[in-house]
Amino acid sequence: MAVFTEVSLEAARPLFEELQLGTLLELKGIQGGIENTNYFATTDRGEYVLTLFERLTHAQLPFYLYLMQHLALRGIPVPRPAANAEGEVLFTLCGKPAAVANRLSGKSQLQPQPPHCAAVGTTLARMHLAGQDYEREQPNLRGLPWWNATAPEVYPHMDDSQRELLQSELAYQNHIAASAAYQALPRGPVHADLFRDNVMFEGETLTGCFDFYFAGVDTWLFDLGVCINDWCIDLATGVLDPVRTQALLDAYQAVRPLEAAERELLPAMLRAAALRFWVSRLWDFYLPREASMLVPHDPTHFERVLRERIARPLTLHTPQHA
Ligand SMILES: Nc1ncnc2c1ncn2[C@@H]1O[C@H](COP(=O)(O)OP(=O)(O)OP(=O)(O)O)[C@@H](O)[C@H]1O
Ligand SMILES: N[C@@H](CCO)C(=O)O
Repeated sequence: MAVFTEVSLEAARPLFEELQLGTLLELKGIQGGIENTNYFATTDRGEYVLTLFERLTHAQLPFYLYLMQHLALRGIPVPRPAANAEGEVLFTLCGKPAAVANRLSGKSQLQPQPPHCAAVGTTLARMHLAGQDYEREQPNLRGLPWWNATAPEVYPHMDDSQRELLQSELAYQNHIAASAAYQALPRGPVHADLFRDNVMFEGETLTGCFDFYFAGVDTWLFDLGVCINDWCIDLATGVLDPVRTQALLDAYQAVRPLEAAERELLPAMLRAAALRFWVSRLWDFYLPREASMLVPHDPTHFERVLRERIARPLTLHTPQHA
């Protein structure tokens, strides 16, 4: 279910008028997602998505919404929040922060093949470059400081071998973060959660990336690690599929070749990306927020992925054009 707040046509109509999107004809609740209330909205002008934010506040949302607008204006396939005459993209509906964006076509590809991974690599690199001149600042709120703060909360729920793994990986990542090579990594606004269920395809054509609500400023390499760890693995074992991995990396590098420091640190960032989701899933699983609507994902998946990345670090092939 993904309609936590019921919205009537009458309540939503003035917003669509203010946004000059035409007369609202239909609202249909979207049965997916666990964070927000989403509706497909049909007007006499087109198809849109109305989102009521159930977790994020008015103060937190501009970074995400204006980032989507910034990327869309630069040709990246992301939903573009509709603006009113004053350029505002964030509104209040039924007492909740709300926004309207264009509806992306296509559907998620949950069993990606090499061409899908290549499309993700291309779009990710284009997104990184397009975000370079985005002016709003917000760190990745699920980055190293959050892992350090959250780990002690989940230690009591873990067995000895899991706790040892988490402790030693955090020590490793703190050591990496302090290194000159890490400090030299290029960075900017990153999606930070571009999993299979956050991308739309029509056949092998990528039609859109959405769910920017974990975006923040971090290294581009971390974002690449997040994508590889989801798009290029065997989900049952966490093992990297070499063909899909190469397809994603080659396509990324055809747009933006990795720098020497990035090539050196990719194995470490694949570990960081696995750690990030292991910690957040442990936290969601063992310390559910009060009245949370969140159905926790399986934390052991990312424990497996992390152990696998440590046991078999990725070795990069020299790209043809390097
Ligand atoms: N702009 C869009 N165009 C087409 N479909 C969309 C769009 N935005 C959201 N959707 C659909 O709505 C569903 C839920 O959206 P989303 O994933 O953002 O939900 P959420 O509850 O905000 O987040 P989460 O994925 O973390 O649960 C998506 O799976 C997708 O099918
Ligand atoms: N992609 C995250 C969920 C938050 O969007 C996960 O798989 O843990």
